[in-house]
Amino acid sequence: MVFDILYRIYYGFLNPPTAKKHEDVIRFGLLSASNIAPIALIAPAKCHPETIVAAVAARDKSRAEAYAKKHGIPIVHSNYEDLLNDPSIDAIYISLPNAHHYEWAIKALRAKKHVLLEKPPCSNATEAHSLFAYAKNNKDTILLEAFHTHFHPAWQTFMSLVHDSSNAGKIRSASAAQYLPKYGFGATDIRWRFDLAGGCMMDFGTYPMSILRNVLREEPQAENLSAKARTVEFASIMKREEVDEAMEVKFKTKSGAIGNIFADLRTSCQWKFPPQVLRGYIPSFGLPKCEVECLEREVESPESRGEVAGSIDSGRCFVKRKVTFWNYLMPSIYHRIDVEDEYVVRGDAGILKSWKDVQHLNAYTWPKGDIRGTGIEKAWWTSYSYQLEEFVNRIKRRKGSGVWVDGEESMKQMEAIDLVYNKAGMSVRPSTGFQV
Ligand SMILES: NC(=O)C1=CN([C@@H]2O[C@H](COP(=O)(O)OP(=O)(O)OC[C@H]3O[C@@H](n4cnc5c(N)ncnc54)[C@H](OP(=O)(O)O)[C@@H]3O)[C@@H](O)[C@H]2O)C=CC1
Ligand SMILES: O=C1OC[C@@H](O)[C@H](O)[C@H]1O
Repeated sequence: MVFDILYRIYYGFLNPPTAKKHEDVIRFGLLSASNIAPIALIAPAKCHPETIVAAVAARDKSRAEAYAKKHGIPIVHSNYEDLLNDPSIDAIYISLPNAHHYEWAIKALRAKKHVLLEKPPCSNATEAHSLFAYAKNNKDTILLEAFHTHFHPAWQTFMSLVHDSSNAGKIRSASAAQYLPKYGFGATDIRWRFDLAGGCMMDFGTYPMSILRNVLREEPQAENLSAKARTVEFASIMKREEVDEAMEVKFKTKSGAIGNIFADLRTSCQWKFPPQVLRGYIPSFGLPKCEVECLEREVESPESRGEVAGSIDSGRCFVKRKVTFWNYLMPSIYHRIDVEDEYVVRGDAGILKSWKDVQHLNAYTWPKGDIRGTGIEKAWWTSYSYQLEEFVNRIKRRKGSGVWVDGEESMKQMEAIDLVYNKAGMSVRPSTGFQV
């Protein structure tokens, strides 16, 4: 297992092989020399036959030059506008601070470029509605909020286990939690800047929120949602009372399902043994985990189907499913999907028999022969690679796997984030004032 993990990290993130490029390759330009671009686009584009990262622009040209040299990017522009005006570029990857997403996505679309836009798409829902309405009217260009996790086969497998299986009853509850260790992001990081639309819920918290909204297939309602933030402790941060480093959200959907979200960008040790005074200083980590519990549903007994030895002459069989997805965030490194089916056979006299089936599954690629696969994907492909593949498919007007994050989804997601800030007693991130 350790070897497999290292193998997938090496090829997926560190040193993917360079693919032989097609003639009609899509030429990407990077809007900013960000930290995330190497794993979210540069590596996936390198091993994809239909993409290259052809240009980069940064606020400071010398920084862009150094970045271009490091990552083998041939063209360097002096500023963001010049990149958008470069006719040799087809698509723009925007990994700016959140507060700049709206303005530069509109400008890139206006320049007739396809746009791969980092999450969250905007500072707030008002901007998101405006952006996706604008994009809808620009039929020749593709805009995608880069919610990479949804594109990985593991996520799709997980979703089918909770929705499409005959053993999956209506969802009773779902939770998603993720933790990054304290000290990962310094005091000057964009995540702690209210003016740049930072905060945990805008950043790390977007994942569990998106995951639960998609799992529950219902939107959280204001009247049934509570949110509690832990604000940043750096004394130097402006508007620190508005900047969350962790967020806990609890809600109930209209149909009665329970949702629990927890995201922590600065996790410290919770173990019992270090003295309490020290715990706050010790960084800690937890594997992202999504757990879904379904209500019991009646099924044909596996015994009557001949799948389990023994015979049940009378009685009705019920099953209660629980599915746990470990590491939905970076599934290509490692993930595991645990499926627990608790069966019970009830007769007139009560329980006749009960047992539990447990499976541990994974899905690093599409199953063999599955029409969602193209045959070029590899077990080390990251969620970013699967995302890029679908972005390319849309640009080329191909059907692809069918996985997509549409504008409606991105707007609903932004509405949910705004709602959380409202309920946590914090301000929704302000609009920049940029006019379409
Ligand atoms: N999909 C994913 O897995 C991840 C997504 N993200 C998202 O990507 C975006 C960027 O995150 P990350 O790469 O960590 O951030 P970085 O700070 O590394 O990059 C942000 C870039 O924005 C540019 N920039 C423009 N204006 C400003 C400003 N006023 N202050 C600071 N930087 C500015 C800088 O560009 P320049 O080079 O021009 O100086 C900088 O390189 C965020 O929206 C974040 O949510 C982040 C991490 C993971
Ligand atoms: O994947 C991620 O991990 C770290 C976060 O801060 C980042 O924005 C997110 O996308």
